[in-house]
Amino acid sequence: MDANVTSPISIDAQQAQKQSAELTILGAGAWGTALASLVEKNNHTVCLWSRSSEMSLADAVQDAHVILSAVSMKGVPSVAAQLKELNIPPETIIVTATKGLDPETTRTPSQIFHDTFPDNPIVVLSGPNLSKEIDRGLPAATVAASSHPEAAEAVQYLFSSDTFRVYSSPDPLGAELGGTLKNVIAIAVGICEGLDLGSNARSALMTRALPEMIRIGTHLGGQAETFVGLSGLGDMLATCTSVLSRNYRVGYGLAQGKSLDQILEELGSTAEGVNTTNVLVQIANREGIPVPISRQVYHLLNGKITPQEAVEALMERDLKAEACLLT
Ligand SMILES: NC(=O)C1=CN([C@@H]2O[C@H](COP(=O)(O)OP(=O)(O)OC[C@H]3O[C@@H](n4cnc5c(N)ncnc54)[C@H](OP(=O)(O)O)[C@@H]3O)[C@@H](O)[C@H]2O)C=CC1
Ligand SMILES: O=C(CO)COP(=O)(O)O
Repeated sequence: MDANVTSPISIDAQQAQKQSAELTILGAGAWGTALASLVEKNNHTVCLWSRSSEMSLADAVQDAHVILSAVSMKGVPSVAAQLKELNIPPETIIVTATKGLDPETTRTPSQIFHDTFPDNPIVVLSGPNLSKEIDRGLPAATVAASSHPEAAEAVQYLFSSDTFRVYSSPDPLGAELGGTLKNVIAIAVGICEGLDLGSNARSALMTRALPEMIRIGTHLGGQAETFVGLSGLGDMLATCTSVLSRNYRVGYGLAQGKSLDQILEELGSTAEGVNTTNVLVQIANREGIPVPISRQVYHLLNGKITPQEAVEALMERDLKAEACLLT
């Protein structure tokens, strides 16, 4: 998507504002563009940049108090590296809105930004926020999470409006992992719906997915309670129940017998759950964490089993007590 075409503000306005941009958003895809509109409606100055912008990255960020990255996961390491060359002041708040895991390092975007900018406050913005609904001005809520409470609050105030309610949280990793791991579950539920397995199956799948998300999320450093909040359960419910979710549509298409390549081509935009599934299973194998649902999605995405075989494998697992959230 071309930032110069899709930006909610004109190129001239962007260029005029670049001297005084409060917020610079990197990535003019569906989410970066929706976030830019939210901030602009709040009468804040926003500069929307993408790698195809005429404006250089240096010009785009030169006066930003807040830099928000909304590029897809595959662009995060290079964007972080390019920013590092620009001597960003340590007081600049860096916000990440990407929901993914780096295949090279298995790290999250906030961990990559923290490694690259150890002195800057890093904030994760994550929640049940399907961009097409935000674009329509429908009410939504989200979470600004940071180990720097003032930075989380600054981002909370920047984005909050009468249609977008932002909660703060002290758990950036938990918020980020909730939004990331639920994409795998959205693929699983899309498969369930594509196979027309019914409401009971969908409910069982989503309910059992939550302890799976909590198990891996807490192992990686998130706090358990964060996964039952907006950025975890909330986002899982939104994406698993909406045809607007690209990850859900990946699963739905697989259940209809389409190839992954065909589905991704038809989508024409990012479905992070595909890469996340591969990285997640790599982490689970390395750390010995049981992830039965994600593992079946992994086998299916990699052409090892059929959707029906994935369902059978889940139903035929050893019987156990339901017990607590983490079993
Ligand atoms: N859409 C949504 O509803 C929501 C999305 N998200 C998350 O936000 C992220 C972006 O999603 P979304 O905007 O929907 O995806 P899109 O496919 O619409 O846009 C992806 C963006 O990432 C940029 N990008 C990709 N690779 C690179 C790279 N190597 N260097 C620089 N920029 C790059 C693209 O730039 P270019 O156009 O130049 O290719 C584009 O701006 C994802 O992690 C997604 O999970 C989070 C909440 C809601
Ligand atoms: O993360 C999202 C909503 O919160 C967007 O979901 P999809 O990437 O599946 O469209």
